Order: sequence, then C-alpha cells, then structure tokens
Amino acid sequence: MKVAVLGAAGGIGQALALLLKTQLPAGSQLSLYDIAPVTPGVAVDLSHIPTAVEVKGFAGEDPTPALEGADVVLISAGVARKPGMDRSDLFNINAGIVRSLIEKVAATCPKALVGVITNPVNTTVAIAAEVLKKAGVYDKNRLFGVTTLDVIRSETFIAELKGLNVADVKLNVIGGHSGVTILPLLSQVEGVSFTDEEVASLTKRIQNAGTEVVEAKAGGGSATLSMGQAACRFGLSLVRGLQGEANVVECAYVDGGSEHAEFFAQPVLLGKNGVEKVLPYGDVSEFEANARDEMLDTLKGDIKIGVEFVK
Ligand SMILES: NC(=O)C1=CN([C@@H]2O[C@H](COP(=O)(O)OP(=O)(O)OC[C@H]3O[C@@H](n4cnc5c(N)ncnc54)[C@H](O)[C@@H]3O)[C@@H](O)[C@H]2O)C=CC1
Ligand SMILES: O=C([O-])CC(=O)C(=O)O
Repeated sequence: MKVAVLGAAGGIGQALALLLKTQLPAGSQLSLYDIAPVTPGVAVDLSHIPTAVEVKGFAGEDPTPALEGADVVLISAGVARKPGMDRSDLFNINAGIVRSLIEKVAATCPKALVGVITNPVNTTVAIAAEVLKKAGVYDKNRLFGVTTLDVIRSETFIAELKGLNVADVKLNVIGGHSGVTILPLLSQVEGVSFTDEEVASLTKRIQNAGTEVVEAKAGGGSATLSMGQAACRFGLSLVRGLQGEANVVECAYVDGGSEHAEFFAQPVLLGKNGVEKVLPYGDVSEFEANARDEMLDTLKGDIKIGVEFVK
C-alpha cells in the first residue's frame, strides 16, 4: 500500500506523516511531497522511527515522483487561515494549488483514492472533480473531501458536555466543511438527550471550532494536530477498505448522488474501489432538517465557484 501526502512539510502534513509512519500496515510505503526544500529531511527524520513503513521525501515543483504507484493521495498543500479570515478567503491561492496537484494525480495515479484536506473544501473538491473530468479519469467513488475533523470534534465536545466515554460517542456530521454547512446530527447520539439550548450552542461550537483554533493560535495558523489525527483516521480507513476489510464507514464530502447538492458529506461504506456504497444519514430532528435546508444555498454556491474556476 502506498500513501502519498502532498503538503507534507506543513503543519498538518508533518503531523499526518508521523501518525501514518507509526500506524500504516507493515510493508506500506509513505511518500511525502511539498514544495518546501525541507521535505526530504522530514522523510529522513521519520525514517529513524522503527516501524515497517518505508518513507521517501520529495521537494521541488513536480509531485510526479511522489505520486507514482500511489494507492491513496492525501492533499493538505496550500495556505491556512489567519484571524479575521473565512475559509473562502483561501480560495485565491489554494484553488490553483489543488488544480495543478490534481492534474498530476490524473496523469500519474488516476486510480488512486484522493482525500482533499485543503480549504475551502466545499470548493476545492469540486475543482478536483472538474480537473479529473477534463482529464477523462473522473471516478466519483475515488474522490473525498476530508470532513473527519468535524466528526472527531463533535465526538469530543459531546463527551465533554455529557461526561461520556468519548469512545462511545458516534454520530454523523453532514453537509460540507465550513460554517453553517457543517451539521452534526446530535439527535442521533445514543444514550443522551440535549435541551434545545444545548443543541443550538453545541451545533454552533462545532461549526465554529476551526475559528476557535485560528483565534487561539493568534496568527500562527489553523488546526494542524487535531487535523493530522483526523486525516490519519480517514486515510487509514481508506487503506482498510482497499485491503478488503468489511464495515469500514466514514463520513466524507462526496459526489454521492445526494438529493441535496452535487457534493454532500454523509456516511459512506469504504471498499476496494473507494466508496462501495453511499449510506443514508438517518432520521433527523426538526432543528436539523431546517439547518440542512438552510445551508444548501451556501453549499451549492461554494460548489459552483469550484466548477466555474476550472471551466
Ligand atoms: N479539511 C479540514 O478539515 C482542514 C483543512 N485545513 C486546511 O489544510 C491546509 C493546510 O493547512 P496547514 O498544514 O496548517 O498549512 P501549512 O502552511 O502549515 O502547510 C501547507 C504546506 O503546503 C505546502 N504547499 C504550498 N503550495 C504547495 C504546492 N503547490 N505543492 C505542494 N505543497 C505546497 C507549503 O509549503 C506548506 O508546507 C489549509 O488550506 C487549511 O485551511 C486545515 C484544517 C482542517
Ligand atoms: O478553520 C480552518 O481554517 C481550518 C479548518 O478547516 C478547521 O479547523 O476546521
């Protein structure tokens, strides 16, 4: 199994690479690429950790050597937010970065499963899809916007609020990955009940959790360590699916035939071809149904910007 991380010298990339070095199945290859010249050194550093995962690092303008033979590609290349910015403010720089990296993926490893972390995810995934379509290699089952951070934040905040063992908290987070498009389905958490006030405040906290980190880091960037963990969880789930493990389910932002939007985050069953099956996200409360319906104009607008960028 070969996993490539693009943006590997960054805050997310280095955390993710460390977790993958220690958690990928024995015999895997980890391929690190970033424009930053430090990247081969990051790989040398990681290579001293005694696990049966081979690490190689590549820097420079061309990601091709890092992508050759990749089964999974995780992309966190790009710029991160500073206080006062919205995720959509990253579009001007990150749209072009994602477009050129996906062009290389299309040319080098078109069958790879691709997880896009780079913001604004609602839009960068649409860009990736259009680039893959242009190259004639688009397979909707192989492209994912990584929304796992919304899921792990929800699990953490719910467990904290309700005094639960976080390992027991499971829920779907649907929609997209910014502001009101992030919708945790709190009504589905088993064994707890929330007051209307708790639902409103917890939903808002989860939607604004990225900003919570951006403000706390005071100009030093956005979430990197929790995102490294989230991307590792998602990347390992992709690998487990590819290896034929049964019942591997994650929420992700996919082109899954949703009635709501062209791309929509919801649970998917992962397998040897990426998405084996798009799963229903289940019953929702009245609050959640309203929040879902109200987000759709924003989400569709974000998607349209991505499609138009490539066309
Ligand atoms: N999907 C999600 O839930 C989350 C997404 N993000 C996003 O992830 C992205 C990365 O965040 P950080 O790692 O904190 O940023 P960072 O600035 O620490 O790292 C970004 C890395 O990308 C590299 N890079 C820039 N252009 C490149 C190119 N053309 N090819 C290869 N590498 C390139 C830079 O050299 C840098 O090492 C941001 O867009 C951020 O908004 C952040 C947190 C959560
Ligand atoms: O908020 C940001 O800019 C980074 C991000 O996507 C998150 O932490 O959820």
